Amino acid sequence: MFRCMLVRSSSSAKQSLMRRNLSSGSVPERKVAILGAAGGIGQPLALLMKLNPLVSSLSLYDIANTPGVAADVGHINTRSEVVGYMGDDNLVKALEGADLVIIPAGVPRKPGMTRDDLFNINAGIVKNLCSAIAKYCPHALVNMISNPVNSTVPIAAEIFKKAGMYDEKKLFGVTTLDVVRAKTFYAGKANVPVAEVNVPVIGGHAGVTILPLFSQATPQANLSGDVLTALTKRTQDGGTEVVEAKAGKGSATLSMAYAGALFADACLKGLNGVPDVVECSYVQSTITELPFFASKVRLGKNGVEEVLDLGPLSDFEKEGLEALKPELKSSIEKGVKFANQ
Ligand SMILES: NC(=O)C1=CN([C@@H]2O[C@H](COP(=O)(O)OP(=O)(O)OC[C@H]3O[C@@H](n4cnc5c(N)ncnc54)[C@H](O)[C@@H]3O)[C@@H](O)[C@H]2O)C=CC1
Ligand SMILES: O=C([O-])CC(=O)C(=O)O
Repeated sequence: MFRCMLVRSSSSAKQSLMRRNLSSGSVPERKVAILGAAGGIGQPLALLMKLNPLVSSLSLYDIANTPGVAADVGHINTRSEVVGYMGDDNLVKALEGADLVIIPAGVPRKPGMTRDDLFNINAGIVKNLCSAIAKYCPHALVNMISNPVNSTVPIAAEIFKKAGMYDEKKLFGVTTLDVVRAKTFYAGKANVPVAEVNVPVIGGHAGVTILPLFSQATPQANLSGDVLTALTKRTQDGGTEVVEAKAGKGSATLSMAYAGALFADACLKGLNGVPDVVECSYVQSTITELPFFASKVRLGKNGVEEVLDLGPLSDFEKEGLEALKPELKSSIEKGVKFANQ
């Protein structure tokens, strides 16, 4: 049994309201909840969200160790009030009033495992957390990080449908790390400043289902077919590269926290009405025959405003697109089946 644990970074609600009003001007109040906040991703993600001026309330939930993380992050002199919650009984408080829920809860890979090998443990964790979201903050945007994303997003959708509150515009699989990697690897080969690089990544978030579209990369560089093939493979295997380098001590956490913070920031900007916020994400989609697919998405006040077309693909990318469909389809079906059994 977990004891109720709650750590507040301020002594009184009145003081914190005054501080927020003073520091934030007319920026809307936004509560962001991180579920799995004491983990390898959760902690640096909590730090990065504490640095985000769009956040007024940061709610950190985990089954263990959240009081320490909340006390630590809460001392940082930025806008948001930080509260740490631990244990099932406190999930309601962690979620109530949330505008955005980020989920990095669950086990990471070890060398030799695929993301799908995490399904047996993580599917149940995601199912329980999404049932709570359906009850306590049904209008929140949900950013799903827990793997296997190709299945956990369909699980979340099914749980939300059963609860009668599913809004496909509000559910996102976070694939930003694939984009971050594609940009980094491409900039290295194209010898262009990485800050100027853009590369869409489509499909899903596991192995060959990750398909970077280097033919649409900007700035364009005249890279050979062999180099593009190698860049594609490195992007697809980026997660495994980190898992192997960490040699049993987990998977990507720091780069994922960065990517998760970027995507959350884009979601908050969309909610706040900033125009033309476009990021790649794994969402409910009709742009292929698959019900969930990652592509460029325009974010708005209600979440997904528009799922953008794939645009022109090279022959190599067209082949990659066809090749990824069977695996992605079966991962989606596995998630749907699990949620409905
Ligand atoms: N979408 C993506 O691009 C990426 C996804 N991931 C995935 O993110 C997940 C988390 O990875 P790490 O942070 O490295 O793992 P971790 O093991 O360091 O942290 C996971 C945290 O989740 C917590 N947790 C477990 N059950 C929970 C529950 N029911 N409610 C709340 N919290 C719970 C644990 O106590 C732990 O603190 C993994 O599934 C991993 O595969 C990792 C990297 C990239
Ligand atoms: O590879 C893993 O298991 C974690 C992950 O999703 C990534 O780093 O892209």
